[in-house]
Amino acid sequence: MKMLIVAATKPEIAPLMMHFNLPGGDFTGNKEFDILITGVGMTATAYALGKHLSKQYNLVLNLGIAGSFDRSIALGTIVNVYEDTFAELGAEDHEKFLSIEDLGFGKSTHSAFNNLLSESVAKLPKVKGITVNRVHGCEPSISAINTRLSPVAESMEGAAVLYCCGQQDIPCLQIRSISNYVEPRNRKAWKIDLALKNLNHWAIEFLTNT
Ligand SMILES: O=C(O)c1cccc(C(=O)CC[C@H]2O[C@@H](n3cnc4c(=O)[nH]cnc43)[C@H](O)[C@@H]2O)c1
Repeated sequence: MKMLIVAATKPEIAPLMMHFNLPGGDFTGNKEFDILITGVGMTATAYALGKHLSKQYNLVLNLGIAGSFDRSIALGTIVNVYEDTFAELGAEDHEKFLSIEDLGFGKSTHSAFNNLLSESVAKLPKVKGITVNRVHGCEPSISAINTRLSPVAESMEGAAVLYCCGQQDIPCLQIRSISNYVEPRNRKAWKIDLALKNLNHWAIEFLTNT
């Protein structure tokens, strides 16, 4: 049995790949784990997982950076996103938003599930996430999503990974490093280097001891 590590972009896990001396390419790995680089967004993620996800994996580990709605979480903090919602999936009904639950078409929130007894996972803050096609970057939409879902983390892939794993009944975990706050767009304030350093440090430790 093997682990599948899923990341949207290569830079997000490049230090990990270097540490374990892995060859390049979007689907690579060693005896213990494979690595899948999906591309950014839910569609690219679902497509890549559709090609590569199988029962040979006993755990899928989604790694990446994320935005935080919660300013009490310091940039660079690693979080365990235990539940993730496709935030835009639904319909507008004038000023109201109807989720796919409201429309009767299924569910928009998906959970990570696993039976890992890992200290490096247990020590991480557990947070709720949302997954979006359009990164929030203006006050009215941030305020509306806060009122509707009170999310903590935001990514562009997380719920797609949890959904695919749920469909195949494969244990999964979404671990993200906070690179920025969700706020009116302010790219200069993003701490991507810090977030990547901490994420890869955590992941190398986890993979070495699991
Ligand atoms: O320049 C931008 O506006 C920009 C927007 C989103 C992501 C990026 C990236 O460089 C990394 C891609 C990766 O990052 C995740 N991410 C990071 N912060 C956020 C966020 O605040 N909201 C949603 N996604 C975020 C995302 O999962 C992407 O795959 C640059």
